[in-house]
Amino acid sequence: MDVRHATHPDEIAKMTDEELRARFVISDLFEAGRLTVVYSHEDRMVLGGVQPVPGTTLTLENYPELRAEFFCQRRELAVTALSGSGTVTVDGTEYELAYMGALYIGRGAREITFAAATADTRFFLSSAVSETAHPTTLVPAADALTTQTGEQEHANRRTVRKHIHEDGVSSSQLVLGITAPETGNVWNSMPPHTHDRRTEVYVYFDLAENERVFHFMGLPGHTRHLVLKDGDVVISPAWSMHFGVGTTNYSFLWVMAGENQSFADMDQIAVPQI
Ligand SMILES: O=C(O)C(=O)C[C@H](O)C(=O)CO
Repeated sequence: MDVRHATHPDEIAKMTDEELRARFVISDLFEAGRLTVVYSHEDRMVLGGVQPVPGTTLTLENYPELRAEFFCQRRELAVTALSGSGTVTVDGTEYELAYMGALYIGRGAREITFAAATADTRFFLSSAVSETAHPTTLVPAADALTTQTGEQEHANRRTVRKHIHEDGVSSSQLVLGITAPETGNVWNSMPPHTHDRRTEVYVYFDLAENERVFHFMGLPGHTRHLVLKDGDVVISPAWSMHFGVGTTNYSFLWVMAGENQSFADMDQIAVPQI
């Protein structure tokens, strides 16, 4: 299991571009026939990619770094379909997971397997430490809490879908959703914000091969940028701004863990302060 250590904000000004990517970007999470996970010390999130080959299954293993009897012994897990569709089986119960849907799996689940219905199926895994066993619950895309935000004149009109959140599916720490700028809109999370109480992870997807997202991180007045492609994951420590602009529109999954689960708990940063 690849382990990413936590970062002090002073460190990023001195990092080379390669060091910045090695610390914050996960670029190789999706590979046909593989389940790959990364452990981040930022709020102890585990992030993973699963790309089963149709007709086969992949199983979530226990990893020695967790010092647990099984993966979800002390953890909750969200599985989200970024493309395609398939089946997630949790202790013998099958859940059909389709594009942009999420499955919340509570602490205590022992056997978790993945199967794809189509060759393009990619499931993203996000996990946080959990003190309580919340019920395993499927949230199809149509059941997510959906709102529109942004303005065309700022090229940031976008649909925000919340799958796991304070007023919906209950969890210990995870808050998760998917945001998609509309056609002709390219900015996300504008104006930017921080939330020193939660780490946030973005996964960019629905991005054609020759398109890119320029993702910004850092403290106000000290931004760095990362050029990301389809399927790339970026970890934002709690102190970091996290916003991006695409060469076209795209979708991104966002998932948070930390001190609270309040989506509205954000410290807004005015554009001139960036
Ligand atoms: O485009 C947006 O705005 C978002 O989707 C914001 C993210 O959900 C976020 O950063 C929440 O803290």
